[in-house]
Amino acid sequence: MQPILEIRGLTKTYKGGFTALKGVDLTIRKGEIFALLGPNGAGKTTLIGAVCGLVRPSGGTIRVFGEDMQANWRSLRARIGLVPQELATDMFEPVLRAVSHSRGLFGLRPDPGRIEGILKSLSLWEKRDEQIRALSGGMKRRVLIAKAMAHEPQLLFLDEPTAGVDVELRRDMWKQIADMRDRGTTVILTTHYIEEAEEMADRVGIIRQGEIVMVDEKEAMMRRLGRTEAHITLREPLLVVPESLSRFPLTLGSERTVLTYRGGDGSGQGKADVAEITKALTLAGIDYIAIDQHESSLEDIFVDLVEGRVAGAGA
Ligand SMILES: Nc1ncnc2c1ncn2[C@@H]1O[C@H](COP(=O)(O)OP(=O)(O)OP(=O)(O)O)[C@@H](O)[C@H]1O
Repeated sequence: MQPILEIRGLTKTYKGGFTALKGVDLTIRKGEIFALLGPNGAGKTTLIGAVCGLVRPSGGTIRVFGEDMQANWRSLRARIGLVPQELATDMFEPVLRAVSHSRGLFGLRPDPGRIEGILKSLSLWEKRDEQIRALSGGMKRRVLIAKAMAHEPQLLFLDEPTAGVDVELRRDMWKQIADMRDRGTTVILTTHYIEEAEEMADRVGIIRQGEIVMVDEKEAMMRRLGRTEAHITLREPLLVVPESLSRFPLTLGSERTVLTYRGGDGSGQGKADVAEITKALTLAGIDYIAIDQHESSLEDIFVDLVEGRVAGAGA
């Protein structure tokens, strides 16, 4: 698929000498939802800021829509939307005026019909005459999304779009974002809610200490790095793991009544192994009373990657 954004060797060292980005390479495909995951301070906001012209890179290149960002900043920026983490201005403006104003900022003609559509889709139409400061936190975040949608961006950055938003509203916002993608907008979001990436993203990138440690299709990442963990509680303590089970990655707990399996990949091998193990236990006359089995989620994979428990792969 055609790239919409190509970042090569991007570095950023802040004035105090801290290097927040250490040579980031990243290609974003047209029409995808890309989730950038990383712990606090990993460099997500810096990366977004560099693409949106808010942070001056120390080195590297950024090409958006096939053009060099530094050379054509003004014209390219108008085609990029940004939903920042915090609402910085407009607190005293009524919702409708603030959102309409966003179009003007990017040199677009007023389009009241479009603004009405956006506000209705975000359940903000009833609040259109309220000052933004009078809205709840979740509504303020939706105003940020409405402002970014108002100038019809082809590439939209959402920096933690649903932080502090309740679960039900979060689901509504996911739907809005998916709708935008379906209408042709490419979406890059950062999030601390791994569930959000699991639910929405086509591809996931993991950033740690200013470096992209892995980029992959979400499904492929889960297949490749996913694992099965199963705890089998035995009726009687065992002295050792029986010989017939030695080919499986099993450990016996210190109280010797729980056999723990950790293995497989996201492709179902783990489940098959656990089935084999229970069969072998029965054959060996070893009774078990419970099996607690769990497939690793994107969250487990993320934690493993961030804590360096599994090796990453480049972008
Ligand atoms: N203006 C600045 N001056 C100096 N250092 C900065 C500046 N902005 C960010 N940093 C540092 O750069 C690093 C990356 O920050 P950044 O905000 O990009 O991280 P993040 O991944 O977005 O984190 P979070 O998830 O907490 O929002 C942090 O160590 C931060 O302290």
